Amino acid sequence: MKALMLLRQQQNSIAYCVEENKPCVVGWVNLYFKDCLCNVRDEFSFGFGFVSLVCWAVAEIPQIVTNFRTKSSHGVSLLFLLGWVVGDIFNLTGCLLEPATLPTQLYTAVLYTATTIILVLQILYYDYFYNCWKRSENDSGQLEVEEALKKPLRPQKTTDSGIPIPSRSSSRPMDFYFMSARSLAGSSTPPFRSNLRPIASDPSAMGLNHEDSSDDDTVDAPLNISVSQPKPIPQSAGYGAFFATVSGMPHQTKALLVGYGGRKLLQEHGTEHSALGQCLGWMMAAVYMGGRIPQIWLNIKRGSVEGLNPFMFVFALIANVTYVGSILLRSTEWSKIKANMPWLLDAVVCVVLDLFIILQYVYYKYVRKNPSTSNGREDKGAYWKANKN
Ligand SMILES: NC(=[NH2+])NCCC[C@H](N)C(=O)O
Repeated sequence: MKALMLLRQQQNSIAYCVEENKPCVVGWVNLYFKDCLCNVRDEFSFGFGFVSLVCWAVAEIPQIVTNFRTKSSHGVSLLFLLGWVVGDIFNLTGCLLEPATLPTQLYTAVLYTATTIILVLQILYYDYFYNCWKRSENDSGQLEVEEALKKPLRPQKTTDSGIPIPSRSSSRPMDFYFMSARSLAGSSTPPFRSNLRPIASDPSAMGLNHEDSSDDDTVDAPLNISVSQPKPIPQSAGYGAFFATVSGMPHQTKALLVGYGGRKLLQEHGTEHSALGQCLGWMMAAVYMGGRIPQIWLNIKRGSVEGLNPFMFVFALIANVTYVGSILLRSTEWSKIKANMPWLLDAVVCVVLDLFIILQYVYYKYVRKNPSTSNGREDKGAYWKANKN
């Protein structure tokens, strides 16, 4: 299928140069990209396409690194990335079917589909496996903390002690706890692994189900401490409906996804061929353009851009601009532009939306400091660690 497609593209490209009565001047482009450049405009078009390809190749790496450092994916909307995956599938299929597609367009599509899948897998890993594992480790760590806190810190009674320490039986037990759970809760130092638990200002939030506290209770007002730990629901768990919708898509689009036999048939009916590519192109554009909304909404909802790497959007912006440039430079013939319309419109709209997300980033990060982060509701330390350098 791929060989066939490359052959088709080479034929298209060569046919165009033959039409113009010009040879392909850049041999390696012809060899590796199956593209025939026969004038300076073509060369610029290819150059832009190549920059777009490189930008897409690296665009998701900053976010992958941020997720890796924070061991979390809380800054990026999974729905947005799933939109990319679905759009990429339409895009790839559309590219294969649309004869006006440039070879760099196709390579770019293959490349970003691969990087997006890596990013989605990483998010699923952190949302499910890593955090589940951390939580179970946390539970045992919590037990250790509880045990440690149960042990009185009373120093061994020595004969030369200047200050007599009363024996346990003669004193209220709470006197022996140099640092009670309550004082820990009041401490500005985050408790051990506290970032993995719901934060509240009372001891129960730290998972300290301690008899030492009940010792306090014998003296002070009783504290009915509930230590049931609400397990945070992974971000991705909320997307079941989305998965359900997406999983229904192949049934609706099956007729559009043609194999070799279908292609042959389509090639005999040129307009039908293009119509299928166009149809997929428009579906792709709708999914890509709509995909930015969950990310924009997530930023607004959180009032923060923590965990989001802006470079992903900076690279996407450059990639989309150069992508448009590569198409427009190749040909301003209306038939070519019309054929590439879904890709062009999508790229232009995504540039606008990415610009908006970058502005959101600047606003939340530098203009309006997030109050929820200053009171420690978000894992600020980890985020800073992720963004230092
Ligand atoms: N997985 C990807 N990076 N896909 C590329 C998406 C391209 C599309 N124009 C957008 O910016 O949304």
